[in-house]
Amino acid sequence: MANESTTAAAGVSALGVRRRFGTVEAVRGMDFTAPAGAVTALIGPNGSGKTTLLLMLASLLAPDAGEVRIGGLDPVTYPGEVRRSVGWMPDTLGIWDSLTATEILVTMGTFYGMPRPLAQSRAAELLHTVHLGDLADKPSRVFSRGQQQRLSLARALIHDPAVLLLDEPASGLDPGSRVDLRMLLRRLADEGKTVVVSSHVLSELDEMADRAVFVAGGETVKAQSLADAGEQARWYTIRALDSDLLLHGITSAGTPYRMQDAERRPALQVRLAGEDAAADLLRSLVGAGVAVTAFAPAGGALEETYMSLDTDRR
Ligand SMILES: Nc1ncnc2c1ncn2[C@@H]1O[C@H](COP(=O)(O)OP(=O)(O)OP(=O)(O)O)[C@@H](O)[C@H]1O
Repeated sequence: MANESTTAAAGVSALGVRRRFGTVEAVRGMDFTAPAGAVTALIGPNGSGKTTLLLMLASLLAPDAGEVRIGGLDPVTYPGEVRRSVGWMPDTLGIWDSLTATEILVTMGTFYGMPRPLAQSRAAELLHTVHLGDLADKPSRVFSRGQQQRLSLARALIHDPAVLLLDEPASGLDPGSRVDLRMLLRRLADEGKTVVVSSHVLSELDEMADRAVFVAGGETVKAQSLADAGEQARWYTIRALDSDLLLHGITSAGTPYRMQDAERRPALQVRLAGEDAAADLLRSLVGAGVAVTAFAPAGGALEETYMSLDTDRR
């Protein structure tokens, strides 16, 4: 991950942004930073203001108050430059369902000022990247939901933007396509691009993101690096061939525990301060002759943070 202080100007930021729709204050004083060279996850419950924030970062929606900077530029003062530097992937493909995949990408490329031959070669390259080469000449209305998502991703990338904003990019994707998406976003971040991803699938973000910003009720509630999230205290699930022996081993180690609810196979959960504590406990259980069959964090690091924030659903 790139150094945040040197890359902040190249990334995106929002300071104290607000946006109201009638009586609903969708975003109320949000602060958000996504440095270049990293994947930043935007996490929050339904209705917490993620899409509204992303639309403001994409300069498709003006904030009522506060400031947005894209690569150091104010979208209000430099709308053209900012639009050209941002790739936006909404959660639905939306428009142009009678055009073919290639036509959509080439049209979009020319909107961004790309010469047609360049847009055509870039379109072919991107359709190959998102595994839609075989459907290049089919109208997008025949595409499945997952295929539309992949086309939407290609569309966001057509002009090789420095900043990529993706709203729920993995929804509708099959497991193989999710892995492809993760690897692609990782590569783009490693090339120095700013990548912001909103998603509810926290396990996926655990694998893909360098840092996470948690929002609730239109406000930022926490920002955390994945390294810090991995270090925090969390629940581990433990199983053994002999559950009584496991319970004895846990109580003799003095570790607080809980029984996992109504499971097909009995398991204990223990709360441990970090990976060192986990390694110590596993060593002591095995040393005491407990035949441990499973020993792993009960949930992902981001899920642990999310649940601890006790955010409201609206
Ligand atoms: N165009 C609009 N008109 C009226 N209310 C809106 C509009 N857009 C968003 N809202 C409201 O603003 C709040 C935030 O919506 P937003 O779509 O930003 O949330 P979100 O975090 O992206 O939610 P989800 O996880 O469900 O996609 C919600 O209460 C929503 O109903």
